[in-house]
Amino acid sequence: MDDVSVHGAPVLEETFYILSKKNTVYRVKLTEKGLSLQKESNGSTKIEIIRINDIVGCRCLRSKRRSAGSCACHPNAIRRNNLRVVDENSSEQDEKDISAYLYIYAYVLKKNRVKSGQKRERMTITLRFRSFDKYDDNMREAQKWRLAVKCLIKNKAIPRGILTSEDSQVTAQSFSHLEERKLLVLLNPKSGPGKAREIFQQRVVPMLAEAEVCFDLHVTKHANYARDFVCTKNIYQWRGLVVVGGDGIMFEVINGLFEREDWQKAVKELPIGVIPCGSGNGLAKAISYAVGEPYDQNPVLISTLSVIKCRCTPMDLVRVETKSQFLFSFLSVGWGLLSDIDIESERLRAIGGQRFTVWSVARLIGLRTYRGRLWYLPVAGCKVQSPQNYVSGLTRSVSHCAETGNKPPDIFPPSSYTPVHPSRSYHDSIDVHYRPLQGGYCDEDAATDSLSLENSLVHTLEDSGDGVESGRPRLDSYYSAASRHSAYFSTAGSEYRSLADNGSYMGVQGGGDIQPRRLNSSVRMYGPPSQLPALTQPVPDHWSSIEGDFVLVHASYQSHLGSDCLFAPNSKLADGVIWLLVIRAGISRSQLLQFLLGLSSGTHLLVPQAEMIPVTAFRLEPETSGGHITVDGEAVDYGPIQAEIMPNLANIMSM
Ligand SMILES: Nc1ncnc2c1ncn2[C@@H]1O[C@H](COP(=O)(O)OP(=O)(O)OP(=O)(O)O)[C@@H](O)[C@H]1O
Repeated sequence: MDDVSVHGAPVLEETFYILSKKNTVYRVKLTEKGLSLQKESNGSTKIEIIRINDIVGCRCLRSKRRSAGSCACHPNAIRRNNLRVVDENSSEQDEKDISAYLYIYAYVLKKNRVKSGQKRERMTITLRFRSFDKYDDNMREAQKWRLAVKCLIKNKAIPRGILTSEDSQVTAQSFSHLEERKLLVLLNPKSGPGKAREIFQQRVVPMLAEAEVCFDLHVTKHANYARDFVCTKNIYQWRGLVVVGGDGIMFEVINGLFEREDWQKAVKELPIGVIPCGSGNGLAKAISYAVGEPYDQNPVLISTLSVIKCRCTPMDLVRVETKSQFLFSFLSVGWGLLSDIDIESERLRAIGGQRFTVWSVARLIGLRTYRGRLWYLPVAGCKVQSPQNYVSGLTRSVSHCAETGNKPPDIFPPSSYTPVHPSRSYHDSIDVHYRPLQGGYCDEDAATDSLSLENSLVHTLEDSGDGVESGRPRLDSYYSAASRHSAYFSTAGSEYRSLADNGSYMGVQGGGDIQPRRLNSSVRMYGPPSQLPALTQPVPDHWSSIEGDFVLVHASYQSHLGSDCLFAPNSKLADGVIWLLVIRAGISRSQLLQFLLGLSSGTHLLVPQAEMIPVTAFRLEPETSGGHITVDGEAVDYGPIQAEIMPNLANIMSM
């Protein structure tokens, strides 16, 4: 929500009331850009805007019939002022209530009261349609709004005639052009501290339900399961791939796509999303950093919004070649200190992201250096300049590349709308309801637990006199992730393939089970051809080189290596640059400590010995044995390695 006005002619407009507040009128307008709530009360006017981009979905519901024994004195009585709603096709409808309820779900930017900056909060707007004396007529009005909102969210044309004619019916057919294929969700139950299942079930699924995003969930059974899955299945039955886990399973998915002969079609047609549940989560953070979303307050919420909005954004990949294989990397190639920390801290996986901090201290005490040679191809046209905004008061010069000026695609081109059709509604009512997502939960059962508190925060409505108790809107528990109706909650049409209680895999569709396999050099990879000489050939003469002892050589093509590691502050998702950081031997422990501490804010680049070089390709030849070389945090063969940027090769989901 913000102060900008909603431009353009309204698609729909309507007047609503809050029954408990006499002399208060809400004029609600839906336009191409958003929902405008104009509150008029005692001569003053206040406008709130909810951007279309912040709205994830909406639903039409009807009030639920009360159980026969419900009364104020009965222990199980439904509390007064507690509206219960059900799906319009439910057999539990309250026939006495002729109102139709439109629930609009949004995640709006709000000022963060605790820390500076912003955060996203869930907001539910409930519009109650009851100006007609028949439920069907009220529901028809609500459905018109629902259709218009959903078309605007998806940037699709609103079917002609629906809004212009009072007699026109919104039918299931009216929504047919909004139907989408499902998403494929690959969930690693062993990611990070092992909470991926719970996070998905409790925090992601309710948001997907609000957006009516259908998915097929597959829970991985072993390492390389996700890789084999995307490599062998007919993935075009889905419209995108969502990884619930860390950067390791994302690495598997990306490389699985390049094991396909039809890799070009796969990477073009299937955008990839990530819900961060690992210990590093560098990509999830980098995506939100690139689009300026407030990630840290609620990483899962922001990442789920990216999946729901599914704005296809190009991202560079890097083709990496070792002695025994070539592979595709989205995050980093490393040798030395940071790779040692990454690999050796694996044993502390259970403590999540803290493992990196703990192991950094250990490696700092037992500091190692490595001998080798580094060649690189600097980015053409890059000058040594003062760094951009990321560190205030920075005095040292750092090499960096001029911004490419890549402009994100405009996904909201103007579309055609039918003229506004003010309905005859008069006695409709509105409820605007914020719920801060502490911890990110948005299941309605959780809201029920804090019902009394919530009630005091929202408008308390009086009984409207038509047999409906109005008040804080609450979805029926069936819609909740924590519902007892199902162990796993799914949106309509979604399917789950998860580990059964006995540990067996409940594969249903999509072919047989996937057996574990060991990846080795015999794995056949496809992808764009390399422009570099083979590893066995000398590098071109015009490349630069450094030879000697190193503390680390670490390359990244994302801003963040982990959610708390701003490694390359100037990096963009698709800037065509590998950001190569070199620290040579000779740096003191205190400077190295300063470097490590600065990684969370990007101030590590203030350490004089940390040299950041923007390149398009590099080759590394270690001479010292016994270290680790990592690609996206995964250990690869220790030995010569080379990497080259492949601009815009993948598509990721962003807001
Ligand atoms: N069912 C499974 N059992 C064991 N390991 C698995 C399973 N599924 C995937 N894996 C492996 O787990 C590894 C780590 O997964 P993931 O990246 O999701 O978490 P993480 O390593 O904690 O996070 P990050 O990579 O962000 O640090 C991956 O390399 C993947 O091969």
